[in-house]
Amino acid sequence: MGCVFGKQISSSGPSSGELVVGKVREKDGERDLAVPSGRREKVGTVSTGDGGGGDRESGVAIQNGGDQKEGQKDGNARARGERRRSSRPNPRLSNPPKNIQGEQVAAGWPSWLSAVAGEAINGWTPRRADTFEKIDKIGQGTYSNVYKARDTISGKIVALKKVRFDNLEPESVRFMAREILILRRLDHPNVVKLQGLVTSRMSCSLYLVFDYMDHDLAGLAASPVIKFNESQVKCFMHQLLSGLEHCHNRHVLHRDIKGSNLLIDSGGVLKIADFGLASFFDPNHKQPMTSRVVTLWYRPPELLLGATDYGVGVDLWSAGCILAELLAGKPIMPGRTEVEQLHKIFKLCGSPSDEYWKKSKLPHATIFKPQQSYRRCIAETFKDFPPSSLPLIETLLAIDPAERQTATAALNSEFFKSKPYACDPSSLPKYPPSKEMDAKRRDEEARRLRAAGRNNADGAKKARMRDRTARAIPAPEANAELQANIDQRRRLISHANAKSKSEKFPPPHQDGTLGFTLGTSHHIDSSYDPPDVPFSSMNFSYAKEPIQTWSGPLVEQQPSSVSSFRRKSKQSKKDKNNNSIRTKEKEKNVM
Ligand SMILES: Nc1ncnc2c1ncn2[C@@H]1O[C@H](COP(=O)(O)OP(=O)(O)OP(=O)(O)O)[C@@H](O)[C@H]1O
Repeated sequence: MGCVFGKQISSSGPSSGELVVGKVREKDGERDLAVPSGRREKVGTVSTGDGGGGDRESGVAIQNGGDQKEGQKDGNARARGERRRSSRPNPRLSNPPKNIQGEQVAAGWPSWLSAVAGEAINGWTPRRADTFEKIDKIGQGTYSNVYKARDTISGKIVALKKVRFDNLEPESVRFMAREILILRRLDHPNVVKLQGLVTSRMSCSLYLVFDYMDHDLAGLAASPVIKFNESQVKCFMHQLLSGLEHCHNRHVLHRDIKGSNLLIDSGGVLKIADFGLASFFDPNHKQPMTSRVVTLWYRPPELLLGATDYGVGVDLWSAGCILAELLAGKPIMPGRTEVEQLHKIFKLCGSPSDEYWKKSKLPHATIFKPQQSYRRCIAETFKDFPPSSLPLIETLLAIDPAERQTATAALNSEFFKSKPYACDPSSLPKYPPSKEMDAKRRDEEARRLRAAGRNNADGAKKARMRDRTARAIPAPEANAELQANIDQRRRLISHANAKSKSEKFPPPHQDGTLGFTLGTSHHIDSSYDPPDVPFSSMNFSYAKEPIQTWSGPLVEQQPSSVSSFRRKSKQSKKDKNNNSIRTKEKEKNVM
């Protein structure tokens, strides 16, 4: 995939205005011959294990400045970290001075990346794309395609998350920079580790290199043949909460905890992935953040009500939804719209007290405050759950975020101290590779077969009826079906367009062209039809439905009042047109 350079990269940062080479078309990942060989020689020679993303074996990430090394964390990097913490980091302000940019470009980084995301790549050298062999496309995200690939240097199987910046929009690059910065800050067995970055000086795309993970929790949970027992649920939850505890201790909010973002390797180790919506936060120095985060089914009430001042409670709410989901065998609050989501929350968790409404001063409180009040009924609804799980679910699904406590408190809860204990990850069954995408494929295939069956049956009948019905007026049933189809198509289109995120990146692309060895590439249909749950449905059979995706809806509707609220905000026109929830956060300092 080539790209055309020829525009000036505008940047609000100090190093804006750098001109890139005019009208050069180049294959993605093409080798950049201008990178000094001295830098290249460092490939694979520097040890890490440091949060800096280096990998001794694969040599994927190269420390040339060493600023992220464990031993130096108390030095420069820590100092930078402190600065970041004292005023929440803003990738816009993270550009290094011009001379550092020069060094970064000489080290092989494209100038558009260095200009906008200098801090994110600081101390690293890019890995060349032609040292990976693409094996298969394994995932498609909102703004990326993910490939299984072989590192031809180490022989390791890795996941390459390709982010494409079609117009090299600084805004998109900055958001990616934030994801990289956050990933570099984290270093925990239950958090996915950024092993390195692949790009070249002339490339307009970037690959993030991760260890390859066979499963995601959504895919496993949706498998018709897998049913988790209590100790397995504890095992997954313990790992999730441990990863979250680490993120929160490092002042990172994930803001999109859901099954498909919880990857599981062949040894049963769960890792929190996809930090595309994550943000640094400073509990002592609060700054407004966007409320347009977290996939709808896992979104806490305060965000639905427009909170911009929030904390770890948002991730804990999502974790509570996952816990109940694992025990129930299906998502517990599958809302289709924000209004419906909030209604489901109030029906299960009770509507907030008057005191809460007064205290919270949430922007959408007047719009969403229910006419009638609902009683909290978690214990009744989940009466078949293991008794020790209920207090934890009650805590995590507290309407008031302050009552959700912390990941550490959850890890110390009775749930993990009572028998049966969490099993060891290595003792989990060896599942066949399973991702949410596989569940979606199964779902699509089943739907296709059902449709084909219907068409065959209809075919003969239609032929007989053709003459007679040529002038017939459709029966009410036919009209209803037509309307249902139109609605269905609308939903599918919305799914394809809408994102479950509140920040915008370039759209996913069908990408069969890489600048390095190509393997098979599958077309992935990103459209997804959410389960059609009646508005009032809140009964749990706990019976696993054969086809169930667990990552929440990709469609979003706004109540008109909320839409107008958003119109007043400074979101980009493009996002509004897309009805994208992953909207750019253009409000200054609202990240
Ligand atoms: N390390 C990995 N190993 C295996 N598969 C992975 C890995 N990382 C991501 N994937 C797969 O690719 C999918 C998309 O990745 P990711 O969620 O990071 O991208 P995204 O563009 O942020 O997606 P989304 O819009 O869904 O948040 C994941 O759901 C997962 O199935």
